[in-house]
Amino acid sequence: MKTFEELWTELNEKAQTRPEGSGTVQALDAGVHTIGKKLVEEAAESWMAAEHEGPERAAEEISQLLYHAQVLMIASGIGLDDVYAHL
Ligand SMILES: N=c1c2ncn([C@@H]3O[C@H](COP(=O)(O)OP(=O)(O)OP(=O)(O)O)[C@@H](O)[C@H]3O)c2ncn1[C@@H]1O[C@H](COP(=O)(O)O)[C@@H](O)[C@H]1O
Repeated sequence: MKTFEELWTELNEKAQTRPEGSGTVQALDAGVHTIGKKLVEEAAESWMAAEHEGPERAAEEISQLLYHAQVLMIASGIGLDDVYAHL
């Protein structure tokens, strides 16, 4: 198990060190358009899971939504504080 902030630290490290086999590096190389499409897909899957599949499946989809949101932030040069400033 990891927290939102721990995942953020891990993904930024991956973006810096670019280890072989990292899906995050692959997504960053694909670019904002591709990452954005994935984010929307995960948002839809989160919605469907919450409405039809129960809280456990919804939590799983929402974790993927948060992952792709973080990847989009990194690809766009947005930091946590930039987002937190709007909460
Ligand atoms: N938490 C996640 C995470 N959540 C979602 N995903 C990606 O999102 C995809 C979810 O896709 P779906 O379930 O919708 O299935 P899919 O559409 O068949 O998947 P794809 O064909 O699109 O890959 C997964 O295949 C992963 O590519 C994640 N990829 C990585 N992480 C974590 O990020 C960290 C870094 O990962 P790497 O960069 O791969 O080392 C690790 O701690 C991972 O656990």
